[in-house]
Amino acid sequence: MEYFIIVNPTAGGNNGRKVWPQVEQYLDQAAISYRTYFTEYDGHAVSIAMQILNQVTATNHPDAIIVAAGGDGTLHETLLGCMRFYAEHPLLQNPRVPIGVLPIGSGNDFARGLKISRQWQDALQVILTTKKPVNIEIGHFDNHDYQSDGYFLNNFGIGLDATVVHFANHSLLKSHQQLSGFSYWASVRHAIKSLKPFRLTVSQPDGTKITYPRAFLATVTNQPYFGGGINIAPKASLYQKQLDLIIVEKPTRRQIFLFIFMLLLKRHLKLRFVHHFSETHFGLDTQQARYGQIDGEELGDKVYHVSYETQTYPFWVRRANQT
Ligand SMILES: Nc1ncnc2c1ncn2[C@@H]1O[C@H](COP(=O)(O)OP(=O)(O)OP(=O)(O)O)[C@@H](O)[C@H]1O
Repeated sequence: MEYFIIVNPTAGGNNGRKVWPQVEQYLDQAAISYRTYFTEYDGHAVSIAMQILNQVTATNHPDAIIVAAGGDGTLHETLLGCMRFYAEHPLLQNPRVPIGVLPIGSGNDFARGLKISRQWQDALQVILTTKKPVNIEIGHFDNHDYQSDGYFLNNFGIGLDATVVHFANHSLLKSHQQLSGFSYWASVRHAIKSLKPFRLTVSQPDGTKITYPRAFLATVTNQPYFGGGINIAPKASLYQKQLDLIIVEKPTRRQIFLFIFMLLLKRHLKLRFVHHFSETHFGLDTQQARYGQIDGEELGDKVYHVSYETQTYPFWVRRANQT
């Protein structure tokens, strides 16, 4: 095997910078064949992944694995680069180069969904000992307003989760390692207080439409976790074509506490102001502009007319047991 490793040194509050020399030392001592590519700016992993695939396919390299060493953002960009490359070179996609996961970011929700350890030593062992790729169902969306499409490994959220991402990203405490946890919870509080409910319509595969006039959170999720380990969709699976949609209507103060309590018991989907769908494809339309997020990256403050489904991509991981 030859590993093409995309390293985000800033992932996990600069954890990448600290961990990488240790990973490198281990790989060198074990005489593993690898190449390293450091990301230098937001979005860089997309072009790096495309560049790697160009190189690998030009040299007919059968044993190449692309490894994303970072958080969910780095992994998302890596996947995007691979998807773009194969969309531009459809004749080269059989077989596609698999993606390995070295979770050294902050949230690492995709790794949680795959039950990959967030200890780099253990995650690296999985990469080095895996023998064949596993097909993972990743989220794909079409944005009808902008005639654009995209992918998500974890979730596409509108409303509360995206507002939290927005406030957290713009907090002055974000890059402070000790205070970043505090900054996150301060953003949650700020988002709950300031977010206005919005009108949301769900279009189901059989054509049925359901409208929620006071939606507060709408998250399409591909796997159980979001927001750095919150088990929002306990039954969601990365191996099935169903996507889970969780809608929370604007809760009262009492309902917020009830929701958190039930979330801890994994029984929140039974609450009357929470709605759960599990479908292979569906659409979401909003009427008012609200923040959106994809895999923890900001989408901006927009109105959405989006449809969702899954597509398959091979990952260099071991298939986790279903919960
Ligand atoms: N050299 C760099 N300088 C600044 N930002 C970078 C650099 N390289 C990558 N980035 C950006 O860093 C952002 C965060 O990366 P990533 O999501 O991997 O880590 P994280 O936020 O710590 O983890 P998680 O998303 O799992 O919580 C990404 O949007 C990425 O584009």
